Amino acid sequence: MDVLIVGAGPTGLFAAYYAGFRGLSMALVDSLPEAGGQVTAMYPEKMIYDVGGFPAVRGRDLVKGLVEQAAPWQPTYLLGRKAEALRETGDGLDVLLDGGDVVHARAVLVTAGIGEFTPRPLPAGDGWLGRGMVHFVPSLDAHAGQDVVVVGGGDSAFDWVLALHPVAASVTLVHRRAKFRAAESIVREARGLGVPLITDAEVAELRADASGALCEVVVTTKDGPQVVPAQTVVAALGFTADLGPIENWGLEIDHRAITVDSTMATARPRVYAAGDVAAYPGKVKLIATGFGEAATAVNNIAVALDPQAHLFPGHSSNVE
Ligand SMILES: Cc1cc2nc3c(=O)[nH]c(=O)nc-3n(C[C@H](O)[C@H](O)[C@H](O)COP(=O)(O)OP(=O)(O)OC[C@H]3O[C@@H](n4cnc5c(N)ncnc54)[C@H](O)[C@@H]3O)c2cc1C
Repeated sequence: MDVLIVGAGPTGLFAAYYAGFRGLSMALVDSLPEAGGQVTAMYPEKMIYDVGGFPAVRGRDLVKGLVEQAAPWQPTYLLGRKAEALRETGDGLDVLLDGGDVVHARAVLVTAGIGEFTPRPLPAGDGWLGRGMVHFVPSLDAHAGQDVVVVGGGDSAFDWVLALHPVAASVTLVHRRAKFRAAESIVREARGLGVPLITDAEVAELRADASGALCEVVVTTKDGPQVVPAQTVVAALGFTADLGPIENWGLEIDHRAITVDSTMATARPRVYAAGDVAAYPGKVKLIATGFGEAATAVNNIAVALDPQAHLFPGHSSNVE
């Protein structure tokens, strides 16, 4: 394989398109089970207003478009896999994944954003992940007609509440404090829809029916325990992000980002970085910036792998 892209956020996804456009084979590895990086993890239902060509685009739709744009080049997705270590070989690099697999590539593009995301756990949900409890809602339709309990008080929790409200039979929000971190406007919108907001409360237990499927949630409140029907619990308690193993890859790290030059090259041969994880003077961490950096990185990788190749890719509008 020509390029291994570490991180399937917006930058990595666009880099996959660009690698294909340059005739390079590619794979993307991401520790999350879904592509889309911060957009998918933190704000899939929010509208984004500063991506060129889209006056307004929902986060989820932007990611869908990026996946579709890369699809003709048939990228290999290694989702739910973490890139642990990097070592040079005679003809490129080996990236070691958790679980022991090794991926060999002629070049590596690190698009790891603010690092690997780990959802903050819901203690009562221990053992329920994938059995009714989720951290993401990749398909709203999957919850049509269900009773859903969303746990959390931030923007993402309320985004899920508002997105699920039209499709679910019921949506209830449980938050352990009286005050919400979420923007006042979305809290007001949820109240306006009559969504029960149970505050000063904790999810104490998830309960299964006779078939073993999640059927209800026990919530402890100041007034005593309350049982809420639920076939799905969305644990939206936020994420921790950590550059983790990448900090030990022998790259130059500056404030939890990787120093690059104007070609997006790092301190190690054939290792490039782009997007939020790439650092240089004047850097602005935005999706639009990541797209431009992905194009710069991949075009420079194309030349690094084939010195006869042109740096300028030609115009995509000239390609059939
Ligand atoms: C609430 C919120 C709202 C935002 N709104 C906007 C906006 O309106 N406009 C805008 O331009 N930007 C916005 N941003 C910023 C924008 O989301 C980021 O700039 C963008 O996501 C960066 O993309 P990226 O692909 O570089 O990194 P990320 O989106 O962070 O993706 C990096 C991916 O790398 C993966 N990864 C990291 N380390 C490893 C590893 N070792 N192994 C495997 N996988 C790994 C992570 O799991 C992640 O999926 C917002 C951010 C937040 C949090």
